Amino acid sequence: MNPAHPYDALLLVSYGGPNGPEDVLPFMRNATRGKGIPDERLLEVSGHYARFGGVSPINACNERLIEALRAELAARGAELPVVLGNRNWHPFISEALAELVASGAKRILMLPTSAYASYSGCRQYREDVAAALAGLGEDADGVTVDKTRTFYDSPGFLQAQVDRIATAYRRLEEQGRKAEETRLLLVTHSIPVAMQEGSGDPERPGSDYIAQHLALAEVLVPRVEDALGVERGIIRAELAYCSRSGPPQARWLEPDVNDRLAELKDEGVASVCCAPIGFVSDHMEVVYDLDTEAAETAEGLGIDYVRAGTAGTHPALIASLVDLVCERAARARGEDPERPCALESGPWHEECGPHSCRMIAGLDTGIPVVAGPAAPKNGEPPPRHPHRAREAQR
Ligand SMILES: CC1=C(CCC(=O)O)c2cc3nc(cc4[nH]c(cc5[nH]c(cc1n2)c(C)c5CCC(=O)O)c(CCC(=O)O)c4C)C(CCC(=O)O)=C3C
Ligand SMILES: [Fe+2]
Repeated sequence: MNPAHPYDALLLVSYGGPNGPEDVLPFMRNATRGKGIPDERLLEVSGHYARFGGVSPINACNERLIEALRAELAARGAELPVVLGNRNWHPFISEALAELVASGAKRILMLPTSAYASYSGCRQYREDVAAALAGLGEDADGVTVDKTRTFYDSPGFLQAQVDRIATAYRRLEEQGRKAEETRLLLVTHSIPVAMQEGSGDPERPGSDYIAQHLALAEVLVPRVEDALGVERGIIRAELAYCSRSGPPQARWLEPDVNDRLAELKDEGVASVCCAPIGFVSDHMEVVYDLDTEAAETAEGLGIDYVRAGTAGTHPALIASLVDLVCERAARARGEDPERPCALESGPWHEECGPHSCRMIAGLDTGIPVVAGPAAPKNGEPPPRHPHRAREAQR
């Protein structure tokens, strides 16, 4: 039996990035269009890409991810093509869908490369796909697109983080830095506070973006301690954010990783492990914001700094992602499959609710989506998640 039945294709949806210097400006225009991002920030981030020859690492990362997914799907007897569609650069989601539809695909499953559920990592992809289908007109008649369950809570994502962080701690130990003196900064992408308050499912308390990270951290840190063979409770960990964008007057999640490094220095911390748990692979945020900028900040402060690897194509992650594909397929067949989850919060919901992962808390835009019901524009206002700044320290 084909465990991916009834799906005809798996569409990996991702952010996209430039493949050369001439792509940088048009990519940045796509990424910032309608987002109120000042030109200054656009130029600054363009400069980050320029330092890497105008080539984003994300495209090669996604190619490796697709290869690994194809191999694991084939090993399980799942017969379906895997294609990439990006929000902001070629191959665009619209291009990938046009190709799939032309080849006769009717039931498509999408898998976002974002581990956590917020507007940027969840609903916006559902809107992108709906817009792309609309753009195909009659050709897309009878085509449906479903979505896999969010994967930050999967056993494989957790396992990958544990392995990468334990490896980083061992590197610091070789430099004479003990686990108990090394602060663990769990770094994720900052988002606007209004996006945080609208993230996850507002009908489900504790499902917001910050809470998702905290739920992972709660299970992750003891597992790292076990992996290192140190006493439980000695690793101090906290959330920090990178890649703040938007106009200066907008509120975004804090503390920024660089600001936090300076504070830690004042607190007498001399050794830090940065673990980019918010990024599935070595995106520009990782190779620039952490490996370049935060590493320089740490050096200037005289802090020993190690960056843990990203999950990338860790076999445990690949296994969990394919589990999620097969789980969604089983549900589409009307079965009631197991729903593996590594966290105490329990597995993420199957289908997004009408108000889930809004761009701005309290605002239903009425923009069409796939893979779940759309709330009408300015429907009734469901509750907001709190913005629990800096609660993440332990
Ligand atoms: C939560 C989140 C993830 C993590 C989840 C996931 O992994 O998907 C993520 C990933 C990514 N973000 C990326 C790049 C950019 N993000 C930007 C801007 C923004 N990101 C936001 C959020 C997120 N972004 C937000 C709220 C904005 C403001 C504008 C808007 O609301 O959209 C901008 C504009 C310039 C700037 O202001 O920085 C760029 C260029 C790349 C590609 C990197 C590469 O090339 O390797 C990746 C993977
Ligand atoms: Fe981003």
